[in-house]
Amino acid sequence: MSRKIHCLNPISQTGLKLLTADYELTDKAEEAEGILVRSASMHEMELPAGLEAIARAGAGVNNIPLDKCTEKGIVVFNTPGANANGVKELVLAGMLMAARDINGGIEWVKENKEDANISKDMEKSKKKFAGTEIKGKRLGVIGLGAIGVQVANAAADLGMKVYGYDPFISVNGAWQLSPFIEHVTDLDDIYKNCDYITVHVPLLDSTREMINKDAFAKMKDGVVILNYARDLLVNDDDMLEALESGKVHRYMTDFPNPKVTHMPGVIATPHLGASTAESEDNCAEMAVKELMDYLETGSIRNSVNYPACEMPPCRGACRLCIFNVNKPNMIGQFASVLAEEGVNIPDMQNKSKGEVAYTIMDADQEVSQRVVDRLMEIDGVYKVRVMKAE
Ligand SMILES: NC(=O)C1=CN([C@@H]2O[C@H](COP(=O)(O)OP(=O)(O)OC[C@H]3O[C@@H](n4cnc5c(N)ncnc54)[C@H](O)[C@@H]3O)[C@@H](O)[C@H]2O)C=CC1
Ligand SMILES: O=C(O)CCC(=O)C(=O)O
Repeated sequence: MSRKIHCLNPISQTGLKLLTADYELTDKAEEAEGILVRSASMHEMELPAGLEAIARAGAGVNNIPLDKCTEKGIVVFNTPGANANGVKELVLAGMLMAARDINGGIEWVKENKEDANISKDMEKSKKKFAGTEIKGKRLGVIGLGAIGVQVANAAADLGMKVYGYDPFISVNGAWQLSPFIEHVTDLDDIYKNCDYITVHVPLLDSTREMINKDAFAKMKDGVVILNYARDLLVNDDDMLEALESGKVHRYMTDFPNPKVTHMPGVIATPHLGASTAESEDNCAEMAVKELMDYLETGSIRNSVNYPACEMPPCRGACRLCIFNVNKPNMIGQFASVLAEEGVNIPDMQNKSKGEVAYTIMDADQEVSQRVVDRLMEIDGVYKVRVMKAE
C-alpha cells in the first residue's frame, strides 16, 4: 500500500520527483501520512488521524501548531539554510533600494515616458532620487543563523561595517561568520551605532515585537529597518510613529499588512524572500528527503519538535518508535514491558530534546497490539509507531 502525501502549498517538482513508487500524492488531507507545506497556516486545520510527519519546505515554522504536533507524536521538519541565499539576495536589494530612491526614480521615468526631452529633463529631476552609498555604513544583523550570517558576510564584502548579535549562535554559524563581523553581546550596541538594522530571527514569544518604541528610542535618527523575517517581529504602531517622526528613514519589509501598506517610507515585497527557483528546489528536495527517511526508517533529521535520531536499517522483525515526555525511567519501563512480553531488543537508540524524547527499538519478533497498548499506558508516552521490517 502506498504512502499518501498531501501538499498544502505548491511544492517544486524537483522535490516531488524524489518520491518513489511507494508514494502517492493525494488531494485529501485527511488521508495523508505526510504533509508538505510552505507558508500555509495549519493552526486551524484538523490534523489527520494517520498523520506521521509534516515537512516545512522552508525555515519558519510559526504556521504550524508545534505543541499539538508534539503531543500527537507528529514529527515536524524544516529545511535549515535551504533558502538562505534567496533571502540574502533580497535583503541586499532592500538595502540598495533604501539607500537611494530607486523606486521613485523608476516611477518618474514611467510618468515621463511621453516626454520627448526626457534625456535632458531627467538631469534636472534626478536629484530628488539621490541618496548615499552603503559602503562604509554600519549594518546591524540581529540573528546570525543561516540567513543572518550570509547577509553579514555579503555586506562586509560590500564594504559595510557589520555588527552581529545572536546570543544563541550555533557552532556552525560561528564558523561561517567572517572575521570582519563585530560580534556584539548587547543589542543596544546595534541600536546605538547602526545606519541599517536587519532582523533574521524566528518569530517566538521572546522575539515578538522586539522592534518597538523602546528599541527605536535607542536608534540613530534616519535608521533603515529591514524585516525579511516575519511581520510580528515589529510593532506596527510604533513603526508608524518612527516613520512619521523621521527616526526611521525607510522600512523595508517582505511582510506587508493593511497597516504597513499605508505607512510612509515603506517599501514592501509580497513575501518573496524564498521565491527563487533555486530556493524552492533546495527546500523541496530537503523536505521530501527528510519526510521519506522518517516514514521509511523512523530516523529524524532537522526536526524542530523532536530530537535528531539516526538508526541503521532494522535489525529485527519490526521497529518501535516511541514518542514521550523526557523524564527518568522511561526506557526502563519500555524495556520491562518488552521483556515481560518475551520480546528481545537487538538494537535501540534514544535521544532527547528539551521536554521530549524519542526512542527507536528494534524488536526480534512482530509485536502484538497488546504490547503497543501497554507501552501507551506508560505515563508520558505520546505515541507508539510500529514499522514492519522491509
Ligand atoms: N522572507 C522569507 O521568505 C523568509 C523568511 N525567513 C524567516 O527568517 C527567519 C530566520 O531564518 P534562518 O536564518 O534560516 O533561521 P535560523 O534558525 O538558521 O537562524 C535564526 C537565528 O536567530 C537566532 N535567534 C533566536 N532568537 C534570537 C534573539 N532573541 N536575538 C538574536 N538572535 C536570535 C538563533 O540563535 C538563530 O541563529 C526564519 O525563522 C523565518 O521567519 C526564512 C526564510 C525565508
Ligand atoms: O516558503 C515560502 O514561500 C516562504 C519561506 C519562508 O518564509 C521561510 O522559509 O520561513
